[in-house]
Amino acid sequence: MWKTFFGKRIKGCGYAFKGAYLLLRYEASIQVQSAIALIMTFAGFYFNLSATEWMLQIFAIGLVICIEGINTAVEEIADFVHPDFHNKIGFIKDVAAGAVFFAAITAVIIGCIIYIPKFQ
Ligand SMILES: Nc1ncnc2c1ncn2[C@@H]1O[C@H](COP(=O)(O)OP(=O)(O)OP(=O)(O)O)[C@@H](O)[C@H]1O
Repeated sequence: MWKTFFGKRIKGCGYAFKGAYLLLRYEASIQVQSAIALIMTFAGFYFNLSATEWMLQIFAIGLVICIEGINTAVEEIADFVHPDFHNKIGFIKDVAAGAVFFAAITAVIIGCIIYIPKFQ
């Protein structure tokens, strides 16, 4: 029973790694967010962020990439179940994009709180 339990969890991790790879390899929006994450990580080292600042920055980066990934999944489902134009599909995609917007705004605000004082 334990063997099956852990076997299934390990398999699940494999699928998750595959999903992360697919997002990074094929999704332009994830590639852009990852590039921004890399730049912000270099900036973090340059400005010698505190542990709290690093935690907030890593959290913001994770939040945006996570919601962006879910948005991609929603778009894929929408296109799969209804490839043609439909107001409801438009609404679903807009709402998913709105979630990314909230995450991005949160990340920008966190970035401003961390970095603006460093330029004063
Ligand atoms: N099938 C559809 N029916 C109605 N509206 C749609 C449909 N597909 C897309 N839209 C509208 O167009 C917007 C953008 O759609 P979508 O995110 O699929 O395009 P895109 O930005 O070109 O996507 P991609 O991330 O693949 O480049 C949606 O938020 C929605 O308003």
